[in-house]
Amino acid sequence: MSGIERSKRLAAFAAVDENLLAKHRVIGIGSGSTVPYVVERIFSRGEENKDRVFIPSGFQSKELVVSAGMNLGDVDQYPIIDVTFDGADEVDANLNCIKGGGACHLREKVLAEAAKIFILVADYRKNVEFLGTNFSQGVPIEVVPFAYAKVLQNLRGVVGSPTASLRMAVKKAGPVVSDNANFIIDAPFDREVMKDPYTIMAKIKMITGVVEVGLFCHMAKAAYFGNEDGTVTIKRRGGGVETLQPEVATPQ
Ligand SMILES: O=C(CO)[C@H](O)[C@H](O)COP(=O)(O)O
Repeated sequence: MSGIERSKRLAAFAAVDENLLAKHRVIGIGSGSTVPYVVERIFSRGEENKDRVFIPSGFQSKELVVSAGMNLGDVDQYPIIDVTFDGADEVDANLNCIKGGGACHLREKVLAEAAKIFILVADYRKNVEFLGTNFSQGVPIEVVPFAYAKVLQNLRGVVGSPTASLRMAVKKAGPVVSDNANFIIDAPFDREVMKDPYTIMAKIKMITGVVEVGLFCHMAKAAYFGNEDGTVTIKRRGGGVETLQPEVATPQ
């Protein structure tokens, strides 16, 4: 297992250990490459899971839940979630984050908003002071296909992202299509703009045709970052930061 994978796994294990309580029944599962470790740790709770239902944020996390043999549910059955675990593309000092690198941020935000507790898990590269530091491809924006060209024009001309672009698929001709059959625009903004993510999020959200913006502001209770040295840094709502040496067996 590579150092990065080890860091992701450390973060996920520590986050589950601290935040998944025996009384929790409805669990939101986000998307990305860190979330499988969340599911791995939850799965290890065994019998405790038989009274739980897991709400996935998309195709990938649904497959994770199904292949672990855990109970699958949907947010329309369970609009109140006890705790949601999810990855992030970057998390700032105030626990605001960029999400949507995997084009899942609409459903992820629904699961985050439905949750009493929203927890982020990531490797050390995602732990930044200001958003956009390492994740420079821009803010992911899910848009209705009919409106994409107009939204691009609004972003480039009015909102201040001259290089905003439609995300293109890699092993398919044409654009990335989300689990909701929408397109994704990536919109980079200046560093100063990204220092106030709530303001730019609200501006983008007002554009007609935008379905959801991959900026999650004031939502997370805590973010767990696995570090290269085997420790986990925890940033908590309110500004607390601590580093712990987890007692979980560190995978090699
Ligand atoms: O927002 C997401 C998908 O839309 C992911 O949570 C985000 O991209 C982080 O993924 P990873 O854990 O692979 O770094």
